[in-house]
Amino acid sequence: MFLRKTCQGVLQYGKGCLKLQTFKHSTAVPPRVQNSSAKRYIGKARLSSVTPSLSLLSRNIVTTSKCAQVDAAEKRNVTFEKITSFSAPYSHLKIKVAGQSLQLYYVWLRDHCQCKQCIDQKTFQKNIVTNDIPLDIQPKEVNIEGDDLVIEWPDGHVTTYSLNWLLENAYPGKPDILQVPKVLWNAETIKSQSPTPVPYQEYMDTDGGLRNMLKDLLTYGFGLVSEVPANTDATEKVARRVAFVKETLYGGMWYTRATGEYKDYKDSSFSNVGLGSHIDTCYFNEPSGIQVFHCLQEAPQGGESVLVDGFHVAMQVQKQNPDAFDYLVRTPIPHYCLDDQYHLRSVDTTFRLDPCTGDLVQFRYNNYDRGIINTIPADEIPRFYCAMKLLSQEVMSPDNEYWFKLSPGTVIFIDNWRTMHGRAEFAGERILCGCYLPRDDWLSKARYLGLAK
Ligand SMILES: C[N+](C)(C)CCCC[C@H](N)C(=O)O
Ligand SMILES: O=C(O)CCC(=O)C(=O)O
Repeated sequence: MFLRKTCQGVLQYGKGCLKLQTFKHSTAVPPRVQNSSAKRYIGKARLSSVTPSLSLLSRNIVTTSKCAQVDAAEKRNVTFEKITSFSAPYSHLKIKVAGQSLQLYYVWLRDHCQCKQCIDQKTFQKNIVTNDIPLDIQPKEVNIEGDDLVIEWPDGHVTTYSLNWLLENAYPGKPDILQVPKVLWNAETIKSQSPTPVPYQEYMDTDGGLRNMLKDLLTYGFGLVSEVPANTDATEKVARRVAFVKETLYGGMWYTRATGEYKDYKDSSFSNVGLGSHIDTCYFNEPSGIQVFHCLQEAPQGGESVLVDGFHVAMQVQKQNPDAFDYLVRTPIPHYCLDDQYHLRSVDTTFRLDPCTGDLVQFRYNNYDRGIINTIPADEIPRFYCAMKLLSQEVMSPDNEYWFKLSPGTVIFIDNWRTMHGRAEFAGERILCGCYLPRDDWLSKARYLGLAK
């Protein structure tokens, strides 16, 4: 049971407006005693004795004389409420800023002091040892000063939190915030709204150019750079502008072609057959973040490329059959790759959701590289094939396929956690060069350029 509202005051949010002083525990309940009794009562419905808590009900609210001087323009209502819980050794205060209620636990507040002692100013790493903070830590004093919440801790350490910082950080469910909303697409919509190729020089020489390409990548799941010299070096430079090249069994920079030394990889991509839409490297525990392609030499016949928005497909599946979608969110599927001296394997779900927000963050689909379905109970087999059929129908539907021809000069970046790619069969020589980029690093670049937080 929580004994709440030990004190409550309504503050006008303005400079030095109102000062709330925390109550010092009465002699009846020293904090340690309170802590240990709290521990004893965890799991019980209520406290056996309310006597100690009654003495804690008396709190002082100290208003400063500046309260009357609140500038009308600065007025934002801040409701301030201090709560002490006796059923667990955690206490918190409640604050209402700009219409939003924040429940701020003291242990969290102490742990999140951003001052230059608590956060190393060179490395931005935490200096504070969280384990040193008593779970029942209580501030000596709490004030709202202008746009800041100022807390003095028992050891004299003072923390100043800006209310904006608290608004941004002190509530749960914050995902990796993309400043750029995703636009999901199908064959029809991608024609009217699609990435704008960024010219090579602008892309190489300006942050704005790089930013525009990354913005398209975040929005549509692919981005383009045009006017790139049709060679591997220029392609690598273009790729490295985003992130370092990920070395895999295929090397760093690679070629996809049906002839020559490269055909030795034991994979259908190193041939001239058509390839249905798929996500690459599903057999890695962390599939490659981006696939970069630059067609250095077009096939005399065929070899067109296709893209399918995996997130759009996911939404279609969810709309048609929410159970099938949920099943694919929680059903582990193996993928593998066998090559000379290689046996790669990973088991993971088709759709992966953000653990905070439940938003879709990753799609895996590669029927070529799928392993033996021995990861689910026998009686789920019909369900699995049913869900897979629904999904595959969407993946293969012409309504979702965006066909185009890659030609020398245009580099395409494909978000391999979202967008599937494939190609038509071709005849004659065709040379595709490219590489993989790691997801952490391309998202890091996007954050650095202000596209995500
Ligand atoms: C791109 N590159 C030609 C180097 C490799 C292609 C790998 C193809 C494989 N089946 C997969 O989907 O992962
Ligand atoms: O050749 C192409 O256009 C695509 C090849 C492919 O799908 C791959 O390398 O994964």
